[in-house]
Amino acid sequence: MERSTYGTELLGRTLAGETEPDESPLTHLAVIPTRTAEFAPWPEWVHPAVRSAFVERGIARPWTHQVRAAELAVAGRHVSICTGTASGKSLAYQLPILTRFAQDPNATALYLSPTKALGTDQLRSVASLVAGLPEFSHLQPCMYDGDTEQELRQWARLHSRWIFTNPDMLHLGINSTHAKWRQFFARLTYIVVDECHHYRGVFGSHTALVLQRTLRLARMYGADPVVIGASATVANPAQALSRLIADDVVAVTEDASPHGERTVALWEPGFLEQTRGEHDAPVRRPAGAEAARLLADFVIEGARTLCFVRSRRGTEVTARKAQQLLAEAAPELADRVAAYRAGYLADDRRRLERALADGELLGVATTNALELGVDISGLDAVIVAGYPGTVASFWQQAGRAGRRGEGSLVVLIARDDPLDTYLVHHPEALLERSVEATVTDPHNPYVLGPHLLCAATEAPLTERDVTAFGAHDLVEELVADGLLRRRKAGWYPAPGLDPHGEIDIRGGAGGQVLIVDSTTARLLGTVDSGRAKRSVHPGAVYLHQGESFVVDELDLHDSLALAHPEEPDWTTSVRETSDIEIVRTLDARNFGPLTVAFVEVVVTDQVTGYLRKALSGEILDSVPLDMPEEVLPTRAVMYTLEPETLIAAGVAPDKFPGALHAAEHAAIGMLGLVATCDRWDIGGLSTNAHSGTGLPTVFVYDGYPGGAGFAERGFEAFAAWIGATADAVAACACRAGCPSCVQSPKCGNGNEPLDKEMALKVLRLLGRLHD
Ligand SMILES: Nc1ncnc2c1ncn2[C@@H]1O[C@H](COP(=O)(O)OP(=O)(O)OP(=O)(O)O)[C@@H](O)[C@H]1O
Repeated sequence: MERSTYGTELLGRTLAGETEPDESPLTHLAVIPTRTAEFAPWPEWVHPAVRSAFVERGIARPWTHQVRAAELAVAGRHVSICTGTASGKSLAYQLPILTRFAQDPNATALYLSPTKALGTDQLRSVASLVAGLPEFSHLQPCMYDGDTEQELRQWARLHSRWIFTNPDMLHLGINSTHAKWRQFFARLTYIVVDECHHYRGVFGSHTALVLQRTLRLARMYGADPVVIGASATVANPAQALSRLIADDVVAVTEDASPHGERTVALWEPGFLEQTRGEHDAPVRRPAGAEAARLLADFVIEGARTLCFVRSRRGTEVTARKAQQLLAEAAPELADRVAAYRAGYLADDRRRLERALADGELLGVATTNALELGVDISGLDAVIVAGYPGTVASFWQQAGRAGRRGEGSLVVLIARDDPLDTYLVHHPEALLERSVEATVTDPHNPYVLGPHLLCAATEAPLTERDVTAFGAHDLVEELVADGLLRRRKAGWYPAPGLDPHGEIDIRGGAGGQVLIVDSTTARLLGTVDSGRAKRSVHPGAVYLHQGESFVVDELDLHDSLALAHPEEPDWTTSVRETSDIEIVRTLDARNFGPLTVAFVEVVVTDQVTGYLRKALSGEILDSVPLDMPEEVLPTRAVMYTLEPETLIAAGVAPDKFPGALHAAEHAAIGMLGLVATCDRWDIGGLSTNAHSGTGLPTVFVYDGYPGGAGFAERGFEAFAAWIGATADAVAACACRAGCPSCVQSPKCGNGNEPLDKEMALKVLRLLGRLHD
């Protein structure tokens, strides 16, 4: 095949003879043209040893954006580099940092990444760059994360000048024991925050506060580090990093690296002929099965392919299915496909990365564990099985395709879900939309409060600290609760306070539940305790490295789920009841019979049982469960409508429940269009007459204590969000509602009642009234 138009040709071959033209799964095709490189000379200040290390790696000259970012950092400015995937962002931060190390043997630096795989990859690249060079013999770059052994931890603290870590460990293993790190803090020159766009929602807010605590400690020890942020896909990169570090930031966004032609295909699987889902809804071929088929096809064509699948379980299933297809069509290729995901041992991951990089593996089904930065170049095609939730993630995944200067193919396969369906039919909403603003709210008191306690135990809070954290009211509350004490010099922790372990940086409320194989006592994995009732309740199916288990017992008190190996041919989905209480209105807009509000709420949930479903989607039975109630104080976007207006719009009172419920589901599925979240981050509730409003009311709330900023975006962008939701429901080809429009995979009421036609009337009415 022609290398520059490789992507389009590969797609053509795959589609050839596959279906009748009018049944083509292809909904849109876009070609992103080639870009040529722009180079700059090596700046004068770059240490000769650093320059020659790069030149020896084959990097004759830097690209212009690399020099620009590096120069800003050297000049002492915090800088946020936002250029495409594989555009050499690493070199942009390595230049100033390595130069500094070569000049000052005592200088130290910190590298922060959201995933282990990326941290290890970057460490390896730095270590190999400086290996054997006398200028860097003191550097000893070192990983410092949860996997680092005790002896190595102490060694790293004393001898390493460049620590590679993650926000979790920075919080728990460095900030909390800062006195032991005194030398390191005192000489801290640079902090790299890689893949900035990843720090969003509650995780982003926690990371912001962890970083601000780190900067406070560094300043306390006399250092003033420069922060360099990097991301291929973040909206408003200066603001995104600035919110993380609470300081001014300059952005570098002109990308001068070259890339080949990239063909992007949007793909919607057809309906399955024999199968019907809940309430007899039509069912599309699952995105995972479609992805497995394409993966096998691409491998047969000799294309090195990465296939992104949303769930860990999905990666296993997709890889297995592709292997089966290859075993029939091209048996010699069957073992050149594998699965890759977080949760594998580090050695296994390394082996898979190497096998993919050197072509021994041709196809890999992966979770987003391979989305971030791991330098796997030389891929011909990327399959994205299910919209990954944000435009930013989509481009991260798409960006993995493309050997330097050569053509590549990206296929997005829509899942049976409103947002996916909408995007493959409205390509402009994906391909021409700028990436989402990262929503973080470091002022959320549920997040900020515990960090203030940590900061106070690290070093008493001064008036200036409290102002910097924007936390005067909260500090008073913590004093009133007896957690902080006011002294002349500032705020001190109450004696015995040990707050670090209480914080879960990843946003889960209250730690992890361990999942154990009861037949062998082997630890299979963990799940956030907040999600345990839904994902590892008795009877739930749990997949681990290709093996399937069924949960027998969930002990919430001891945070333990016991499971046994079993390969059932059904899946489960929970049923639950919910109630919502409005605590206070934060903001509201009135449009006559419609009121849209942003409110503080308390949601009370109870899992009452689960449905067992055959793999075809057919429901087998419903099993009751006895689970404790769960209470979530959070924030919601809410709307109320006058009943008369609904009736005048053609929605009869007996249709209210189905109309509102279906409108709520569709809107939840579409919130990801305006906020960086997916439907698993949010919840919803609709009611004919809510006790707090007395009116037909729909709530969409953040699934995190104190909120995560998603509902607030829904409130701000209400018209765009609801307009797109109405379009998505109207465009769906099904008759009475399906998972692509108004059904929800996480509905606690088994998707009952739902009325698609009436939901559309409600959504259109909202649009008209809001204008
Ligand atoms: N100026 C340059 N000239 C040629 N090749 C370069 C140059 N700078 C970097 N590279 C190469 O480009 C590849 C990608 O670089 P790197 O991994 O730093 O990109 P990145 O922008 O950090 O990627 P990601 O978005 O995946 O994090 C590497 O193999 C690197 O060696």
